[in-house]
Amino acid sequence: MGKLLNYHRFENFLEPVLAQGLLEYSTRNYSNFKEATVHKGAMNVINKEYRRSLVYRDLGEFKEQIISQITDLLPEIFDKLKINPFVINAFETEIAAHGDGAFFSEHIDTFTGNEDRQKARAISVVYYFFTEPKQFEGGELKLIPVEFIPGEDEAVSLTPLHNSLLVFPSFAPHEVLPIKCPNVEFADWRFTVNCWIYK
Ligand SMILES: O=C(O)CCC(=O)C(=O)O
Ligand SMILES: [Fe+2]
Repeated sequence: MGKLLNYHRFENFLEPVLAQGLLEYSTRNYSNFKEATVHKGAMNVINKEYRRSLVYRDLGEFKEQIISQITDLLPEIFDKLKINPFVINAFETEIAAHGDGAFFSEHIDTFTGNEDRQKARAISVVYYFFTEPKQFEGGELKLIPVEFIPGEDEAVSLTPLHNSLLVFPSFAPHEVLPIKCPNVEFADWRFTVNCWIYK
């Protein structure tokens, strides 16, 4: 038991036509998606016991738009997370696709190795988008209380909402619960843009 760190969800993040465009862009790029990796020491490795999903690191024309909209929201993000505003060092982005049987076990997003102390992920931003009506079950983002702050908080499981943006501190433990969507097309998977704000 411990304390659940602040998180916040922004709904209707992109103009609907952009959300649709991003879904079409992602679907079109199916063959460019690769097995997601996890950090092991200073290396990135595929570990299907730990994380199962596909990732494509090129957001194409959507990258600039999404980063600019997140930048506009920064004052509100700092405020909702109760984080002292800092100067942004970088944004990192990728598209992730979760199909049947995909998941991501409990982890934190900060690099725990000390390979690059100059750069640190501070805020995790997850933009959810998918075909409606939703064709998958599960895939909730479970946020887990941190044990180093005393408290009696319970974990929360957040159901993905199309066209919403979830923000939380990158050191908050979290996991993606297993997705169920047997026999659905790639276009009907659970898609996200993962964005990390570096300080
Ligand atoms: O897909 C999600 O809801 C979160 C993904 C995540 O935790 C990550 O990519 O580090
Ligand atoms: Fe994560």
